[in-house]
Formats: sequence, C-alpha cells, structure tokens
Amino acid sequence: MAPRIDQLAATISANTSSITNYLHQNGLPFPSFDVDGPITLNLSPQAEHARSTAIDALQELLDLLQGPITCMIPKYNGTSLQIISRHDIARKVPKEGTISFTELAKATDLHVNDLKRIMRYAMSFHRLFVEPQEGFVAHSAGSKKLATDEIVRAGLGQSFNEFYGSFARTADALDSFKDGEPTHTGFALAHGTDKTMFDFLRMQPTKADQFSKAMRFYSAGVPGYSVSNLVEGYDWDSLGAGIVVDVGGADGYVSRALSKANPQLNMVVEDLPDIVVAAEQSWPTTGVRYQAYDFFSTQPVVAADAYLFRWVFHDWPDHYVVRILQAQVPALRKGARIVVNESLSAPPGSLPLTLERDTCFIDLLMLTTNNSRLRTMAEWQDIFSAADSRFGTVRCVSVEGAALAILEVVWEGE
Ligand SMILES: C[S@@+](CC[C@H](N)C(=O)[O-])C[C@H]1O[C@@H](n2cnc3c(N)ncnc32)[C@H](O)[C@@H]1O
Repeated sequence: MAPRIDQLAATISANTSSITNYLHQNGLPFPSFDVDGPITLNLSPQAEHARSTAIDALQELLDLLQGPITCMIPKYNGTSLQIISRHDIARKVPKEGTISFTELAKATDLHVNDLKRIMRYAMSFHRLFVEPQEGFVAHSAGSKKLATDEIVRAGLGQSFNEFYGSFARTADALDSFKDGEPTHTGFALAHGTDKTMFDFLRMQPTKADQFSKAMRFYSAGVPGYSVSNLVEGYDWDSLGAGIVVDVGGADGYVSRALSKANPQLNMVVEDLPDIVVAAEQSWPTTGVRYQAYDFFSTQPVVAADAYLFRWVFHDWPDHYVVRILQAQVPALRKGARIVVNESLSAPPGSLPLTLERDTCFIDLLMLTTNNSRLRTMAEWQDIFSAADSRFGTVRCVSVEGAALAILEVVWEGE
C-alpha cells in the first residue's frame, strides 16, 4: 500500500479535478482571493462532497508534512482580526485603488508601525487585504466582503471582539470556579461580569444585535451550518399547516427560511424582548409572528405542533436544559414534537477531520462562553428523561454534509 502522504495527495488531486470539471462545465469562476474573486463556489452536492473530501485530506497532509511540533504550537493569533474588527479597518480602505499605511494609520488612530504588522498578518494568514505596492493597501475578495457586508462584520466582531479574550481566561475560570455555572466562565472573567453571556449582552442592545447577526453569518458562511440543511432535512410537510415555535430564534432568519420553503406552516419566533422588538422592526411583513419569551418561564404558545430549538441547548449546562424543557411541558399536547438542531458530540476519528475540528471548536467555545457542552445521543436521552418521563425516544435525522444533527422527540403525555 502507498504511504499515507501519497494516498492523501492522490485524494486531493482526484477531488480537485472533480471540482475543476464542475466549475468548467457550469461556467463558474475558479477560486481566487482577487478582489473580484468568488466568495462562495456554488457547488452541486456532489462537487461539495469533493470539496470537503479534498479539504479533509489536505488538512491531514499538511499536519503530517509539518510534523508534531508545528501541530502542537500553531501560529494562531487573533490579535490582527480583533484590531481590524475593532477599528473597522475594512471600511477605511477605499473600495477602488489603494491607501497608504500612513493615511490609514491616521484614519484608525493606530501607530503606523503597528498598523502595518497587523495588516500584513491579516494578508498572510487570513487573505484579508493586499499590498500591491510596498506601503499601500488595497482590498482582497475577503476584505471587500468585510467592508460591504454587515453580517460578515458582525460575525468577525463577535468572534474576535467578544470571544477572543474569553478563550485566554477559560483556564482561570476552571481554576477559580468548580460549580459549572454559566456565570462562571472565561467570558465572564474577560468581561468583568457576574452575569451569563446572554444577560450581559441583553444590557447592551448593539451587542445583542451583533450576536443575532453573527448567527446569520455562521449559518450563511459555513456550508455545514447552512439553514437549508434543516429546511430540506426534516419532514416539515408532515406538520401540515401546523404551528412551529422557533424558541430562541434570534431575529427569525431560520423561521423565515422555513416559512419560505413551507408557506403552509405558521411560524412563531420567540426570543428575549429586545431581540424580538428589533426583529419586528427589521422584518415587519415576512409572515412570521414574533413573541417575547424567556425560555425559563412557562411556554406561552400552547398546543403547537413543533417546538424548534436550533443552537439553543448547546448554550446551557445540562440542568438548565432540563429546566427549559420542563418550562415547555405545560404547553405540550400529545404528539407535539421537540426538534433540536445542533452538533452532536462524537468520539475522535468518527467524523471527517474538518467536521471533527468544527465540533471540538464549538464544544470548547461553549465551555468558554456558557459552561455548556455538546452531547451524545445517549446523553440527550438522559436529559429528556430527566426533564419528564413522558418525552419519547430521541430520534436523529442526519443530513449529508450537515454539521448540525436534527433530533426529534415526541411528547407522549396528554
Ligand atoms: C446561539 S443563539 C441561536 C439563535 C438561532 N436559534 C439560530 O439558530 O441562529 C441562542 C439564542 O437564544 C436566545 N436566548 C438566550 N437566553 C434566552 C432566554 N432566557 N429566553 C429566550 N431566548 C434566549 C438568544 O437571544 C439567542 O438568540
């Protein structure tokens, strides 16, 4: 058998050819970081599979060729992205042409030498900006997108202005607190708060708004998190013209997608009051109803056909998830479904490498921000059973290419 690195190289080559053929046959642009290069590739499911297979192989090949020390000590540093986000640098670079580091330094109130190394780091590591002539900066495809798309800015802002500092305090939080409470996190230490992340964000409407937009960023920008996986992966037709409550539904972007694909459904989006007020103002006529609701209190929409929790339970430690489920029980009628859409915890080596890394990333992010976690199927069954013995068996619908599982539990009480 050929050595592993040769097998991987062959996999990369075969799958890259499939992508090339697909793009060629369909007259689509080839990947490029040039300012007018494509942001996404618009691949068919088959070509998308080739893309993810090639990426998994090349990640492993890169690790093998770099060796264990480089894998142990990678050059990850979010400082550059944090400063680019905080100083809104992408919007200070002209849409066309270049700007000198000196002029940009004045516009950002940063020292020119600091700005230069921040920008060059972003060029090298993140493919943001280019320096076509020494000392002068212009946009790349990525930085142009950042300058022109508020959803992308929100995603970067949340990751690097809100969360980045929290990673560095997670070890301190684990040493200082031993109770696993969502108020005792790296996020809380980094932000000097004794509140949960959501209560902290609630006090600052612009940050709460950024959070909602960041959810849309991840759902639109990472194929495995795409809302279409939920829209197409679950049998919504079986609910007829039923009521679906999107609990913790942020600004309702998931419900809008579900409603568009299934106009017969009656979608209700529930979230904290500030989020709901902002969403109603932004999306007044989309056929989706909004309702302010704190999911630790009794569910106000009685007898709905399904209660959807997308990316909600992973934010909360087990005993809080039990409380949220118990708060739904008074509203449930026989046959009502709880639909959960989030990543499952999986043993090492059981997922393609990229998906395994994404899953580990989310799991550790949840530790940092909320003291919460991803769970296995068996752990989900335990949680539902602990909440109420009238919840049925947890069923998993897995969707090809999706990073989020769809779990369904039927209420078997009256
Ligand atoms: C990670 S976001 C997921 C949003 C959306 N479901 C999605 O798929 O993008 C979690 C959501 O839960 C909401 N949330 C947090 N605490 C809440 C509470 N006590 N009651 C209702 N919603 C809450 C947040 O405002 C946020 O919109």
